[in-house]
Amino acid sequence: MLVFGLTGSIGMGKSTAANLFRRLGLPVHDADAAVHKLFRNGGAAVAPISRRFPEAVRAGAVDRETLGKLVFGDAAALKDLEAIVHPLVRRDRDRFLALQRRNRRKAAVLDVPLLFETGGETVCDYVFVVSAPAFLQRQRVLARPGMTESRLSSILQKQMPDREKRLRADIVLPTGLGRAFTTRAIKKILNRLGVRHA
Ligand SMILES: CC(C)(COP(=O)(O)OP(=O)(O)OC[C@H]1O[C@@H](n2cnc3c(N)ncnc32)[C@H](O)[C@@H]1O)[C@@H](O)C(=O)NCCC(=O)NCCS
Ligand SMILES: Nc1ncnc2c1ncn2[C@@H]1O[C@H](COP(=O)(O)OP(=O)(O)OP(=O)(O)O)[C@@H](O)[C@H]1O
Repeated sequence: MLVFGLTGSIGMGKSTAANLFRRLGLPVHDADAAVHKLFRNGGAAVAPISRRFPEAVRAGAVDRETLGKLVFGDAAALKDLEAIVHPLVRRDRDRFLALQRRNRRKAAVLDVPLLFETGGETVCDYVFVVSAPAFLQRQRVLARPGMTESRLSSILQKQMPDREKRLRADIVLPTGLGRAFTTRAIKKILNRLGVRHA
């Protein structure tokens, strides 16, 4: 089975590309959704987080806003949080991959915002990086409710630059030329790799 990694900076079109892969019939694992599940009532991250960050757990679930305030701006605290969350996300991902292998899938997609930062590319055969010109990225992100110039620049400062992601990519997926173009680019690669799709 081929494992595809899918990543990209904020607003570059990662979620859109993940949906295009889904529409083509490929199974997609969403790392962000996995974290949300881990933080919910009964989620596997709740107990270890309540030990390290007691004030961030309320009514049996992790309060993301409180946790964010505790870890963003405190490198040691963020490291502690990652040491709790990342192994649990990897476990969820590995279960997903095992299931797809059992189902004799030819390919599966891992949608991971921090793919390079967490070393996730090592389990991927090919890494796709979604990318668009910086002005489009800005336009897209600033159109979101509650987003400001200063929030955007602080997020961009924390992320690996788009240029570096593109340098590490096996395949750069353009998302600035319309959805139809991105779909065509994905289909072309899948066809070359012999992965049948819808
Ligand atoms: C601290 C948390 C609870 C804040 O949640 P919240 O919903 O308020 O913000 P959100 O998750 O949307 O993140 C806000 C911004 O910070 C960035 N960010 C999130 N985690 C990290 C991290 N570990 N390192 C660098 N940037 C990060 C995101 O990419 C995003 O741009 C959450 O981000 C978290 O649990 N992070 C640690 C786990 C992690 O590494 N997740 C990334 C996917 S595996
Ligand atoms: N392939 C594409 N073609 C045309 N427009 C696109 C494409 N991908 C994304 N967009 C536009 O960019 C916006 C942001 O895309 P999306 O939500 O997929 O980004 P993202 O990378 O998942 O963002 P984040 O990392 O912030 O969650 C979308 O609302 C859409 O309007």
